[in-house]
Amino acid sequence: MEEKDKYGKELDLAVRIVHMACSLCQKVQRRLLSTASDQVLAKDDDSPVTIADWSVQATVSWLLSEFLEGQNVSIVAEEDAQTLSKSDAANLLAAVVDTVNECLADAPRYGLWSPKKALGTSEILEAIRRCNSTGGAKGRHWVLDPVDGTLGFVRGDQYAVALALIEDGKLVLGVLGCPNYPMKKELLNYNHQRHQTLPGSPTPSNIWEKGCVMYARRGTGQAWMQPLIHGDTKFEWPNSARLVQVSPVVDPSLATFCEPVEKANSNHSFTAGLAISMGLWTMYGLRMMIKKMLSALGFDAVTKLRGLNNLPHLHERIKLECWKKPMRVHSMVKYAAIARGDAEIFIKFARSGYKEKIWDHAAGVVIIEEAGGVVTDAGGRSLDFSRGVYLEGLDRGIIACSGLALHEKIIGAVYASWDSSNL
Ligand SMILES: Nc1ncnc2c1ncn2[C@@H]1O[C@H](COP(=O)(O)OS(=O)(=O)O)[C@@H](OP(=O)(O)O)[C@H]1O
Ligand SMILES: [Mg+2]
Ligand SMILES: [Mg+2]
Ligand SMILES: [Mg+2]
Repeated sequence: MEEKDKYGKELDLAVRIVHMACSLCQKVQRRLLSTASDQVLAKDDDSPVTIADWSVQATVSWLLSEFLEGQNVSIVAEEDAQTLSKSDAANLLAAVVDTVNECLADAPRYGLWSPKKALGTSEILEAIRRCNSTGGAKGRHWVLDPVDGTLGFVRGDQYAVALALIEDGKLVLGVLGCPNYPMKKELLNYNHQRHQTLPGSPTPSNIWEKGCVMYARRGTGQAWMQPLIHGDTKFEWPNSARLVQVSPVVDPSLATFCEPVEKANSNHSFTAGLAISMGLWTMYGLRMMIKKMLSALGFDAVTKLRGLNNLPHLHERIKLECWKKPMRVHSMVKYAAIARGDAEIFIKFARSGYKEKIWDHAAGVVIIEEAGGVVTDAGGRSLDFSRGVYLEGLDRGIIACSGLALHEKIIGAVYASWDSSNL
C-alpha cells in the first residue's frame, strides 16, 4: 500500500463511527435535559458518567470489531462495565441496550451495516469490557473517550467524542466529534443551559446543534472538518469535508486562550499569571484600571470608556473587543477550537499527582498538529502515547498552540513563572 493511503480505511471507518456516536449523544443529551432524570451517576472519583458514556463505548467497540474483522482489535477506553453489571443496575443497563441498538439500527445511513438482530445485554456488556486494553509501545491500539467533558454534557454544554489510533506508540490518526460546536466561535464560551434564550435568537438550539466532526491522519499536513448530518441528509464523506487550519495570530495580546472550566481540573490562577505575564490580559487589566479610576472620580465609567475608545491614540488599546478573558470550555472542544483557528492557546496544568490519560488528548493532539499547531508538555516535549493508559513522564502540564512562535513564548513564560508559583 502506498504511504499516502496508509490508514485511509481506518480513518474512513473512524469518521463514520464518530458521526454515529455524535448522533447517539445528541439524542441522549436532549432526553437528559428535558426530563428530571437520575441518569447521571458518580464514579469512584466523583466524576459523572451517563448512559451516553457507556452506550458510545459499546457502539464504537462493536463497530470496530465488526468492520476490522480478522484483526485483533485493541481498544483503550475510559469506561468499564462494573456499575452496569450490578444486580441493581437493570434499568440503567436496559437504557444502554436500547440506546446502542437504536444507534446501530441507523448504521446504513452512514454506509455501515447493523447487527443482524438487536444486540442483547451480554453482547453489550462484552463490547464495553473489550475496551480494557492498556495500549503500549507495540502494535495497534484504538484510544477512545466515549464522552469527553461529561460534566459539560450533563450541563447541556460542550463535550466531545474522541477516537484515535496509535501504532507502535505513535499517534497515526484522530477523529473528534463536537456535537455542540456553535456556528459562532464567541458562543463557545457561552453556557448553553444557563442561557436557553440567546439575545436576538428565537431558536437557540439551531446555533448549537450545528456540530462538526474533525479528523486528521499523521503526516498529511491536513486536518478536515465535516458538519454533522441532521434529518434526512445523506452521509457524504469526504465530499462535504473542508480543510481547517490554525490561526495565523502570533501576537500574544491578540490571542484567545482557553482552559478547562473547572478549577479542580487545571490551575486557573497559574494560567492567569502566565497570561498576564505574556500580555494576554493587558487589555482587560488596563480597561478595569481605567474604569476604577473614572468611577473614583465620579464619572459614568461605561460612557467615558466609549469616549476614550474614540481617542485615536487609545483606540487600539482600550476598544471593547480587546476585552480578552480566558475561554473556559469543557472537553477536547478546546483542541478543536485551536485546530479550526477559533482560539490560539490551550493550557492545562492539573494538580500535582494527577496523571493525564491518553484518551483525553490523543485525537486532539494529532488534529492540531496536522492543522499546523504544536502540542507539548511544559518542558516543550511531545506527549508520549507509548506508555500505556497514562501520559507518563509529562512535564507539569499541557500547552497546545496555533504555532511555534506563540508556543515558544508560552514555554518561556512558564519557565519565568514556575518558581514563583506554588504548584
Ligand atoms: N482532577 C483532575 N484534574 C485534571 N483532569 C481531570 C481531573 N479529573 C478528571 N479529569 C479529566 O478531565 C477531563 C475533562 O477535562 P475538561 O477540560 O473538559 O475539564 S472541564 O470540565 O472543562 O473542567 C475528564 O474527561 P471526561 O471524564 O471524559 O469528562 C477527565 O478525564
Ligand atoms: Mg475525557
Ligand atoms: Mg469521558
Ligand atoms: Mg469521565
